[in-house]
Amino acid sequence: MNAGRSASPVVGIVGLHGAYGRWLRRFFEERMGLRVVGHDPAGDDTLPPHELVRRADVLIFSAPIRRTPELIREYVALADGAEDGRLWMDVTSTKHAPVAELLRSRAEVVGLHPMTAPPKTPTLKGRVMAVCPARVEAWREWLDGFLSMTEAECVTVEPSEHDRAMALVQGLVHAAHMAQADVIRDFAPALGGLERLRPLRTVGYELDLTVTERILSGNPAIYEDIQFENPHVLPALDRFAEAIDFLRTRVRQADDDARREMRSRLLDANAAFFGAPALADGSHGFERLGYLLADLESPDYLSVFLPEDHPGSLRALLAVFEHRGINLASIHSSRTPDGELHFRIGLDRAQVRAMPAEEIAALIAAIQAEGIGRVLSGRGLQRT
Ligand SMILES: NC(=O)c1ccc[n+]([C@@H]2O[C@H](COP(=O)([O-])OP(=O)(O)OC[C@H]3O[C@@H](n4cnc5c(N)ncnc54)[C@H](O)[C@@H]3O)[C@@H](O)[C@H]2O)c1
Ligand SMILES: O=C(O)C(=O)C[C@]1(C(=O)O)C=C[C@@H](O)C=C1
Repeated sequence: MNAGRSASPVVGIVGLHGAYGRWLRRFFEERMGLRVVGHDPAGDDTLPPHELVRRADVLIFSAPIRRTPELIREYVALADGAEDGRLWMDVTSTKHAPVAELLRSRAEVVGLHPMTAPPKTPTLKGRVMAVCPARVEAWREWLDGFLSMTEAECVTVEPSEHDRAMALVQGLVHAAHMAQADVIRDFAPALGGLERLRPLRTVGYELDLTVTERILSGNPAIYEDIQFENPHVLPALDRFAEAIDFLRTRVRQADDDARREMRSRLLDANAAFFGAPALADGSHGFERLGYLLADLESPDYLSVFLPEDHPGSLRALLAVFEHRGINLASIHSSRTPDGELHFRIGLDRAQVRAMPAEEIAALIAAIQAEGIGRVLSGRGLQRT
């Protein structure tokens, strides 16, 4: 079979019932209209591996990072050449080891790394995906179509270069936040816990805490394997520990020399490395995120889902506020925790406080009654 010419290949997923396996299944079935089969020891509705290898024109490995290289090796042995003409891919967070194993097969090979947890949205729009097209010929056109349908920002990269970059992008970032969590866990209780620290937050603390909480709420196996399975992470950790140690010894030394050395190495030299344009951009970005966090923190808002996704629907929504003489403090397009797109309309606090409950109820009713939108939530405003 020359499956490379098939416009509607059967897609096989190794790890069908995992977080990414489920997301991929939905994507291939619903967005691409393809038949999906798979294997996963966590489910009893899946094909045995030998049957999966026989049926799948496109086979994707979406299994635990630590297990994936040996798993691919098992599948290569199992397929025993039957994979010739097929496309084998993986979505592992490391790329060198899985792609090297995939290349032992006779299949065409593409390594992928969607740089996000499986999103609640049906595509990877707004997210980066690393792509390692290690051996692609007949499947090129299908691959291009698939990648474009993911709507991801695809970045082509060599597997080793990817892993070296991920030691900084993931290994170092995760390590720094896990270590921060460890220190906070030790020191915060004496200060009354996280709840007592929160009112004293800076934008930097809030941003860091958001990253830390995301990591700690994720799949622990992923964060463990990213540290242990990427050989480029350990040198980055050594260097990180050395930088912290440098700072610690200077702070302990506490004289003018120590201050000079700290400033020279950790601030001046690093600022020169990043360069003035990057620092100006980053600093502005920090301020914008600060304003965004402040808007999101404000209790006087309405979140409105606009079912009519067409030009003018936002204007119709805003007209409801305008007709009632209600000032808007902010407006953001955002997503609910379930991933539903909505507009979050921030309102002037003093005006809201002065509004009788009936007026607020009438405002919400007007938005819903005219079929403009569905009010999802509104802290502060929903006193009715
Ligand atoms: N979750 C993320 O944030 C994320 C982001 C990008 C890439 N990835 C990559 O996606 C892959 C899967 O991650 P996940 O988050 O879905 O993990 P997961 O633990 O939710 O899913 C892994 C699945 O693999 C199954 N599995 C285990 N051994 C298997 C075997 N021998 N054969 C078939 N299936 C087997 C497990 O039962 C499980 O259902 C990983 O390689 C990970 O690096 C994950
Ligand atoms: O939680 C998210 O959305 C993530 O970005 C998860 C994250 C990460 O934190 O680096 C974790 C593992 C994947 O390889 C990609 C991204």
